[in-house]
Amino acid sequence: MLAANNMFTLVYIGQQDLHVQRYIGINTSWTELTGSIERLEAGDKRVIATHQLLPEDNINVVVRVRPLSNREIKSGDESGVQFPGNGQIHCDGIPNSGDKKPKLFSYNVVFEPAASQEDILQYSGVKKLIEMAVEGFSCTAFCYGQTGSGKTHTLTGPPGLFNGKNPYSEGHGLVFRSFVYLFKILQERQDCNFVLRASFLEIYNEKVIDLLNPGTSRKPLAVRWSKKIRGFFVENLFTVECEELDDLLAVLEEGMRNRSVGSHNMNDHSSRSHTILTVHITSEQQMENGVFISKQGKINFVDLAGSEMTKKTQSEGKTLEEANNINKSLMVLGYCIASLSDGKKKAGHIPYRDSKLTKLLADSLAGNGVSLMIACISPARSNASETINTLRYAARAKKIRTKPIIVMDPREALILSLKREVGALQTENDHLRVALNLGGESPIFARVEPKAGERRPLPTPPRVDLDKLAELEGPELGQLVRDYITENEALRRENAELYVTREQVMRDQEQVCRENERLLKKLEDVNSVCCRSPIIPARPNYSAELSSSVNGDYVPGAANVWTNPNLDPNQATFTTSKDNTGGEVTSGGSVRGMPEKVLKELDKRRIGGSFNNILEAYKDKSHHRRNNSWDNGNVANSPDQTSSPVDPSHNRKGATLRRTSTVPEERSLAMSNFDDNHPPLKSHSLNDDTSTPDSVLSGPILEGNNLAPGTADSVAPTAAFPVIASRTSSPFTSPELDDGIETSNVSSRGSRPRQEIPGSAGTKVANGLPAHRVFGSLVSLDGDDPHFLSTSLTNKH
Ligand SMILES: Nc1ncnc2c1ncn2[C@@H]1O[C@H](COP(=O)(O)OP(=O)(O)OP(=O)(O)O)[C@@H](O)[C@H]1O
Repeated sequence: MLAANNMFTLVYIGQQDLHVQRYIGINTSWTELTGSIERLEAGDKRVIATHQLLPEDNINVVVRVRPLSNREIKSGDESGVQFPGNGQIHCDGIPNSGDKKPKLFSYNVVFEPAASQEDILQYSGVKKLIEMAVEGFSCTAFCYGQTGSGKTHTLTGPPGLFNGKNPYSEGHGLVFRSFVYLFKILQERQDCNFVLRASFLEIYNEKVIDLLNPGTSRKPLAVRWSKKIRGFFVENLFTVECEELDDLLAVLEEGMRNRSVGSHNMNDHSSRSHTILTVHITSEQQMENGVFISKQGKINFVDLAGSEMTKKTQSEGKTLEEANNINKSLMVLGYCIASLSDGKKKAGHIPYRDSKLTKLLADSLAGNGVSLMIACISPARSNASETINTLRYAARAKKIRTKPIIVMDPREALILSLKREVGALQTENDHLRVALNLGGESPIFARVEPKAGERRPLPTPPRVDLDKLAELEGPELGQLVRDYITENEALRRENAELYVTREQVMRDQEQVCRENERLLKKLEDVNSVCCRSPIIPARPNYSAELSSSVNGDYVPGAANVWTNPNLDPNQATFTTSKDNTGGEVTSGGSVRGMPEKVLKELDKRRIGGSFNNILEAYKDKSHHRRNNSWDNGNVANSPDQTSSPVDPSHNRKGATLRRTSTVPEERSLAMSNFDDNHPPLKSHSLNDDTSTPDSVLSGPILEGNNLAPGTADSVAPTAAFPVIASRTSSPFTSPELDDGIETSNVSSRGSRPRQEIPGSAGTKVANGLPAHRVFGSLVSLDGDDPHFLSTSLTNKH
């Protein structure tokens, strides 16, 4: 048989003993988790309670139905409630009224009249509440119901219990049993230090009376709003520190002795006030990082005075005044519950301030607390109206959701959260610094990131021995908090600055990328012309590039010396030409007046050097033809020359290098890299039958160092340009070579794809330097080249 301890524990009750099993039912449906609690009594099994598991985050509502009282039995009253099971209760209609329709309600647990005081402790969920209070939550268990329905009996036991000699009577209610359970838990928790303090008050005729220190005049205490805790509190309420269970029990006993009790027609020992017994549980635990954390949980036991039909109770005078105040405050509580349970009204005004009771229960009802409502009802038909009202009240309360939080010392919580935040900010800032430093030698990055010595020092709070944190006085603790706040603010500022810097760097990069795109497009246009033209510049005009790149203007008329592209590279003659600036350009040599490094770079990027020549060829083909000197006239006369520049039927394996390198070392370097990864490319030969100008032109353009100045590919790759591997077909590569060539995007912002030799990025080529193949070029990424490239780009802008 199945029983429940709230939502967390299922209990299988055998004939004699209980076997408790933890509920971990993620895969178990709710319907499976309903059942009944039965007990063997006098040879018969009796159902004590039925239950169903409801969502955890709502107020947990259980119903306790007391047995018919002697008075009711004597008057011939009968039970008007039935228990269909699964936490349901069926209530007959109200006799002698228009509402005779029976009602069915569902709750977490319904305790039938046979349930004992211990059953309420075990299965109502109060144990979980106590555990949560120990963990630092604000918890509340409150009993609600009409007068004489058994609220006080459920919470504290039958009248006169505390006058008896047996302190451990069977009749003890939930409070007593909860205290015993609480001390059991505390004894098991060796990792924490606990301090318990208890207070006990009553709200009698809208006045708060301290039940532990009522004084002879029973002077009422003020209920005030605290900004600090953002809640109401009772000013000057007496709290007693309780080191032992007996201290807590003494508080209970003392409060019960002092509370207002009256007598009326329905209850000889009727509570004439609402009482709130609170146990504050302060725990102190050492965390992993050495910091001591103190949490302040509490558990309230609220015994509400019963709603009364004064006609029935025949209250008069003082009792009538009490009844009116009780009903009034219960009505406000009812409004609050109704508003809180209504999703639409919840965001609106909740009338907590309309009664002292709701002010003090505000947190338990809808704040950050965890609550358990025990609705007490009488089974008598004569009480059907009140019973249905109570059940409706409870059904509404069931819909209320709270947001439980652990209450911590605000200063310690602040220190802890600031420490966490400082750590997170420091990590983030370090990360940003590292990210920005990646381009440390680039002028862009150099501009945004101050050098190590220039970094602003951050104010650091003094080191504190965490073990002694608890011993710190208020002002010292305050100072520590201020120090952390200052550091935190400084880190935030630095963080914001770094973000601004990063944004700036990203903008710059974007600009560079856009410019690269533009130049690349231009290069593509030129190359497409070049593909259709038999005119291949054998020797680049560096000065044209130079003048173009320096002044941004193209200077036409430069002397172009052309050679047969099919010429064996070994036979390629070194030619000398005059550049636009009059500098003499010799293959492998230098232009007078140009720095060696620049020339070396230009030499590598021959297509860039020939850029303007090709452009010129595009503009005026005949002009170029006039300036070309072909070694092989047959080639020039090839019929294919004027037809389609790309022959799809051309055997590309046979189609070798489209342009010859005039720098043997470079060529061999390029080839050596290809040889590692691809089928060897055949050297072109003038005697090769398949070699026509067109066939040469339709071959891969990979060998010609076709790097345009200022293209995206000429920028040294940095971590700021994530390389995303992709296989993009390029007009500059033959299919065979595509197989072995990885195409990478230069940046995630949609820049041109860059072709790389497999393994070139981050790997070493023969000369030990990492290499990137860029549009058929090998760009050595040694220490100087990237800087030269990026600098020239930056200077352009
Ligand atoms: N479950 C129960 N088993 C046996 N007796 C009960 C039970 N519940 C209540 N009683 C008895 O019924 C009587 C009324 O109970 P109690 O005083 O607790 O009601 P109450 O709801 O607190 O009323 P009031 O609101 O007037 O204070 C008491 O004598 C109590 O012992």
